[in-house]
Amino acid sequence: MHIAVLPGDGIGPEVTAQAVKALRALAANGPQFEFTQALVGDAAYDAGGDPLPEETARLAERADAVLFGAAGTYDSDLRPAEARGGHALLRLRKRMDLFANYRPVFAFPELLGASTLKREALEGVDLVVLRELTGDIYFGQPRGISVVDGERVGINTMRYTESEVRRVAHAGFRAARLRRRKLCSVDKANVLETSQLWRAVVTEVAADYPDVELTHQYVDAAAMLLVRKPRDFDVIVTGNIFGDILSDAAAMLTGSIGMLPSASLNAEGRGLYEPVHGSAPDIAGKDIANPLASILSAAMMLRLSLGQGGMADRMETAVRHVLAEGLRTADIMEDGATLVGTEAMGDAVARELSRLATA
Ligand SMILES: NC(=O)c1ccc[n+]([C@@H]2O[C@H](COP(=O)([O-])OP(=O)(O)OC[C@H]3O[C@@H](n4cnc5c(N)ncnc54)[C@H](O)[C@@H]3O)[C@@H](O)[C@H]2O)c1
Ligand SMILES: CC(C)[C@H](C(=O)O)[C@@H](O)C(=O)O
Ligand SMILES: [Mg+2]
Repeated sequence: MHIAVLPGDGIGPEVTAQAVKALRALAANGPQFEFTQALVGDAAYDAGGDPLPEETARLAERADAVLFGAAGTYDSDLRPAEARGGHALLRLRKRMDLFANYRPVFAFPELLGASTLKREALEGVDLVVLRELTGDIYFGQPRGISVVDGERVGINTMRYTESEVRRVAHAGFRAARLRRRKLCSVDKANVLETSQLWRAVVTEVAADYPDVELTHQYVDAAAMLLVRKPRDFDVIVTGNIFGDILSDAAAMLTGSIGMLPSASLNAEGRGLYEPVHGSAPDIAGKDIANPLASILSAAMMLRLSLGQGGMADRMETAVRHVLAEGLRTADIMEDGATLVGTEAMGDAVARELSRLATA
């Protein structure tokens, strides 16, 4: 099984190395993985002037799955999109047509005390944000910064086609069928035409899934409800920009953005797996980043792209055992726990995987 490893920038290489370590620990007792690493993001831009070199894109397309770290560091200047690290990720998603981005939000019982929210509200939280990933204001034309009437104007275009909405709606209903059969579609149909179309198409698709309960929420209310009654959600299907924002907010139900994995799939089931967080330049190079989002993304990769559900289960069990032992990176630290760094957390998961294999 050939895995393309694109560590990228900031903490990307630090956390990805721990996921690769965990995969290697698993492979000691099972099928072998072949890893090929390539540059992406600012690292690639600095090396060769393109944040997504053709060689990297081809490797990603050829591999059985892609393990991605993070791309981009603080983009505070007005560099054009083509020169921005984060844009490499958008190009890769578009090129591979990775339209369905699953972001599971699972509150590990071991971590309920690490959240800033009340334990009672979080117990049993288990939802998925399904974010459409190749349309919306991220890709709509026209876009750019130009001078109009003597002042600069920034323009982006929110755009969705019926077929784009339809395919992600089907993915949402199918995901709900495998879970608690509840789908909440999130839009801003009181204001936006893209959302009016979104709501109409999702409602049409619902006719094929009479066994799934469909509800609709406006995105502002959904943000509030995610914090107030997170247990009410099962699968949330939403557009690219709303999903980006809601999933970072939902991350805090788990204790930290450092806990949230993701899978981005195309119609053929090919996938890119990455933590939801970014390159975190503020903590890069300090061995303090939480690698569990990356490790849990590798578990999703095993299950969804590599046909290794058993290995995925073991990886997730190893994470739970390590948390139950009381090991914590700084972002999920709580009283009485043992503070460990990025490397040590990765070592602990790998050690636990070796133990589970021989138990
Ligand atoms: N998928 C990606 O490649 C991706 C995702 C998000 C942001 N980015 C890029 O990353 C850069 C930084 O963005 P940002 O600061 O808004 O978001 P970020 O997710 O990188 O960081 C936000 C905050 O969360 C913390 N954090 C993030 N991951 C963590 C982890 N694993 N462990 C502990 N703490 C963690 C950071 O220290 C920071 O305080 C930007 O260039 C952005 O475009 C890339
Ligand atoms: C880096 C950025 C382009 C990206 C996005 O907005 O999609 C990130 O925030 C994410 O959530 O994957
Ligand atoms: Mg984001």
